[in-house]
Amino acid sequence: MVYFKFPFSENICTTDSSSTKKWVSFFSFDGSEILPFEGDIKQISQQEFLKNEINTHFLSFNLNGFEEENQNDYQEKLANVIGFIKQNNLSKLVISRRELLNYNGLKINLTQTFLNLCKSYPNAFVYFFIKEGKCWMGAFSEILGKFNKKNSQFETMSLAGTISVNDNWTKKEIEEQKPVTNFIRNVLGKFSENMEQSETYDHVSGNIKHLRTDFKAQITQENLENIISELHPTPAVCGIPKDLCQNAIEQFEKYPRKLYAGYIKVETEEYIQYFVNLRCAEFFKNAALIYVGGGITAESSVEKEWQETELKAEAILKNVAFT
Ligand SMILES: C=C(O[C@@H]1C=C(C(=O)O)C=C[C@H]1O)C(=O)O
Repeated sequence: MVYFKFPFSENICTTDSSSTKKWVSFFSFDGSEILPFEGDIKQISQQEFLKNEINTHFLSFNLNGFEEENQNDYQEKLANVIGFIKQNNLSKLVISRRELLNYNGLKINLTQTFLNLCKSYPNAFVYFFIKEGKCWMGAFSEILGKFNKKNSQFETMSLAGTISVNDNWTKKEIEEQKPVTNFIRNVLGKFSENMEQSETYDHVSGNIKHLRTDFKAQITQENLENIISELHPTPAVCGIPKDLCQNAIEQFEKYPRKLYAGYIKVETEEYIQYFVNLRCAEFFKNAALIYVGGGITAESSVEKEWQETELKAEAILKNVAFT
């Protein structure tokens, strides 16, 4: 089963298994896995959603033998990443880690956690699913693409650079967001002759903010899937050149990202939308893994990058409801 909420909406949606059409699918970061949910999208009331509490005791698998990277390990790794960035003259490389949430014998009320995320992030796409023993939940507002079926307008955004809501932007974040914007402009330019680009502005997400530039372009529907596969993974979650950066990510991270930094495709009557799967966690019977990362540049401070991942993990952690 899958539950989700669209940005700026309060309605909880699910899929109705009476149809075999697949309107909701999760794509892994490396493209090797697609998790489709069959059925038409339907709205359900909060009462109906809350009727059956779903908690982590219902899950099939325990997390065993997981060794969490501590601050020192992570910072050491990032120092090597910065060396690699300089050596290869990269504008940025996005590196992540997995933060462990041990339940210490308690259980998590997943239904309530989902509702807390919906309330904390009104502008986010929030989802929660259990399928084939896998359980993931996430809440973020980055769009890889939004296609309007009626007028063939395609929208996307360049979102990067992270600081606490009360801090001021520095050169590091401003420089870090530019390659994302340039990359998106180049890809869209191949498919559209009338593209609009907005000013760059602040995008607030709970306790942190990012730099954001919006794009709008007229495209043809036949090109939609090509555009998405050229865009994904954008330098907001990977780096450029794509292949070199994807390889470097595999070498440095040493674990598969699975659905983290992948995307979720949701098709409705009017739109086909693709949401970037960030600020997300994978839940097990005894513990959860929160996936968090950030764009590393030659100017990065390893300590600040660690703090950034702590802030991002906090976005999920403070919404977790134990029972
Ligand atoms: C990689 C993540 O977030 C992405 C990276 C950002 C950054 O490097 O500043 C900001 C927003 C997201 O596009 C994450 O949340 O794990």
